[in-house]
Amino acid sequence: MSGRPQVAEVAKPAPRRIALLGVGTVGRALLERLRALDDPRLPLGLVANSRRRLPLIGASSPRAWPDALAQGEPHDGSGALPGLAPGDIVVDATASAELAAWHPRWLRQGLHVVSANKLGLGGPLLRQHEIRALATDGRHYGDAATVGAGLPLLRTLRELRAGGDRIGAVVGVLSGTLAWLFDGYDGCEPFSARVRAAVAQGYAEPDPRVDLSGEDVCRKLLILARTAGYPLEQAEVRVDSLLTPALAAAAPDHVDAALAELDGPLAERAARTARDGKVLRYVARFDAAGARIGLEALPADDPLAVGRGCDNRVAIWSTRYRDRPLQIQGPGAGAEVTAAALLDDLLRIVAS
Ligand SMILES: NC(=O)C1=CN([C@@H]2O[C@H](COP(=O)(O)OP(=O)(O)OC[C@H]3O[C@@H](n4cnc5c(N)ncnc54)[C@H](OP(=O)(O)O)[C@@H]3O)[C@@H](O)[C@H]2O)C=CC1
Ligand SMILES: N[C@@H](CC=O)C(=O)O
Repeated sequence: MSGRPQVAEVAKPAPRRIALLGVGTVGRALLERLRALDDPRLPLGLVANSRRRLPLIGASSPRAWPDALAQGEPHDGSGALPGLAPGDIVVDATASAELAAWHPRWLRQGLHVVSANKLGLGGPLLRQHEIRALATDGRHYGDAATVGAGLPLLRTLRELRAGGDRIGAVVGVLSGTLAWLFDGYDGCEPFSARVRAAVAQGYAEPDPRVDLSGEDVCRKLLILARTAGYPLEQAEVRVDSLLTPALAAAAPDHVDAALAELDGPLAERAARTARDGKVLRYVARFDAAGARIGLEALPADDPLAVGRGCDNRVAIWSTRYRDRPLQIQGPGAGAEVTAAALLDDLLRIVAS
């Protein structure tokens, strides 16, 4: 017998499994990142779209998943996910309202949630309160991808408040799609062609009207405002939509044709703005007096006008940034940055 003390074998906890819901622009890019990272702490347990699901036993993003998913089990698109256990992580890379309502339920089941879907925290205020209340005692809710596609906006607001700051106001360009559409737009080219290009770039929502109506920006503004200590409901935000009534009412398979409705009015507005030496930006803002969102003509050297491409740019006034705001700028849409933000949240959870 050796003189070494006898140590009882401690069973290693099973690694958390990831259930990825949504394998479109963002979900696919996340699968690529997971495969490249090949971290044994991040095995996939399930991949699903709205029609099929594929249970994967401990695999890390197999190359052949698209074919395998096409042959997978039928899936009804709901948040009832077989085979998951407390400690596993659900990644919501969809824009589904139905799944957003599952976020608090998943947390109650002891699952962690990582979301690119803004309807969890940017939907009804009550749901946001529920999620925040449930994401405690070791249960995590990753929200980095929901605003600014991972730019350090929510994190900064939390840190400012944790340090005793009161947030006075937030003003910014919060849509990557709309930033890209208005960057350099002088009215010479059909606006509808630019919208199609933004969809092809992977910046737009599954239905681009959600960007053009200001709805996507409104969800982000609500998430920012609530994180900043302003418990706003959607009805309290004044939103100026870019949609024409016909485009708003178009059936989903007629949206593409109806986009031409935008060409005349927006070309005229852009040309007038350019003649005045200004640029158009879709700006969102809130402070103690209220919240509003809409297209503004800004001087070309305005701090909110300097971003390029799909950049978001946000100015934050707080107790310590009273005279000149803290400003955060960078790409605010796109598969790569968004997937990276989801992965950052996943890594924070497995490291906790
Ligand atoms: N694109 C971007 O730059 C950014 C996007 N986001 C957010 O990421 C989310 C996804 O966006 P994106 O990847 O561009 O969208 P896509 O339309 O490219 O992909 C959506 C995916 O979700 C799936 N899906 C829809 N409903 C369900 C459901 N009920 N259950 C399971 N899967 C479902 C779709 O499956 P099917 O094909 O079967 O319909 C599809 O695979 C959105 O909430 C968006 O706001 C956030 C930051 C940036
Ligand atoms: N459609 C959104 C995607 C990121 O949230 C945008 O354009 O900003």
